[in-house]
Amino acid sequence: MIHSGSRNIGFKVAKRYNELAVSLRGKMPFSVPKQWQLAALPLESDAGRNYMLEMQCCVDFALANRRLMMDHVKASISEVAGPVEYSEMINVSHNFAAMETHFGQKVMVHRKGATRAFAGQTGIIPGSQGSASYVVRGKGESESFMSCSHGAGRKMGRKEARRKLDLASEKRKLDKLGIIHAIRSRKDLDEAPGSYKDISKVMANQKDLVEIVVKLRPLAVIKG
Ligand SMILES: Nc1nc2c(ncn2[C@@H]2O[C@H](COP(=O)(O)O)[C@@H](O)[C@H]2O)c(=O)[nH]1
Ligand SMILES: [Mn+2]
Repeated sequence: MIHSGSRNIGFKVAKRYNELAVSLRGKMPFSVPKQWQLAALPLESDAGRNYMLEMQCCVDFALANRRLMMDHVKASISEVAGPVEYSEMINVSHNFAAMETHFGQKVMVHRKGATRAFAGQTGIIPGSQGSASYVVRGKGESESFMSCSHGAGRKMGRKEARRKLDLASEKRKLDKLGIIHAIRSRKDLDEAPGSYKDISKVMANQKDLVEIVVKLRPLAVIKG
């Protein structure tokens, strides 16, 4: 499983257009109460069109990176194990917006920390370095706009994790499970198992959204 996004450029694009939308509040053909924090741009404006194009570039860039990393991993596996046959790559993105039809209407769906779970769609829900990850099949639940969680989700922020988690016990947890891990110093604690929610509870809470196809157990983790 390879987990990598657009390496911050997607965030920068979203931030830039969100700031633009906030600055244009009140000058738009629609109004959203300020406290909802949902500034928007008309899709038929230059800014709206450019946002969608730039966001798609970031999504494509992230996928190209994952494909490249996957090719390197496959080449390394083949070097050791000889020829290996692989099934189709499962690609999952999150933090993106897309035009979709829900409840009979065309709407723009923004998935942040969430991903698509259309009926029959294969997806991946990662846990953490020390817990299971899941290959899933979407159930297309309309109430969730056909979405599921993108992962276990954070129990605490990165800085908080570096401050609060105990380095020795986080390492011990992984060592005990026999997982080759990537936690060396306090700065790595931001992605230690203790900073994420319990994936088994998260999966139990979204039984109506996805069905589990395969439960994956971590053996080794490499952090870039
Ligand atoms: N299997 C692993 N899952 C991981 C790891 N680090 C994080 N995660 C999970 O992914 C989601 C999303 O992460 P994000 O960085 O895109 O927000 C997160 O909620 C965790 O559940 C890992 O090393 N291995
Ligand atoms: Mn991610």
